[in-house]
Amino acid sequence: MTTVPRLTDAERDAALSSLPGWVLRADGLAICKTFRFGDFAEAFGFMTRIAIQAEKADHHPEWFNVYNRVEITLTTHDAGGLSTRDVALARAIEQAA
Ligand SMILES: C[C@H](O)[C@H](O)[C@H]1CNC2=NC(N)=NC(=O)C2=N1
Repeated sequence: MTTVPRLTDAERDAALSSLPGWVLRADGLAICKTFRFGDFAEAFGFMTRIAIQAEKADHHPEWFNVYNRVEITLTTHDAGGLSTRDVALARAIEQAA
């Protein structure tokens, strides 16, 4: 059941143009960005700040962490692609970085 509408291509492109470093995944269904920090503690602190906001919003990132690197993918499972929830979370992540 789809409870969240997917972004149109125009909405997606407009959102991406205002999110530096975020790129569309090859299948067009997600946006991605890799963040690098000074060490693991900084990377994990960043992830912790995001986790609190993600839980409050009930919208969660897919991510992969090695030492100081955090690779993040955002997509809306309930929509089968990108929604305004991914854009909102990407903006919150930028604030947390
Ligand atoms: C039941 C719960 O509200 C849903 O599964 C939420 C949880 N977090 C989620 N996170 C993401 N990224 N996409 C979703 O569709 C989603 N759905």
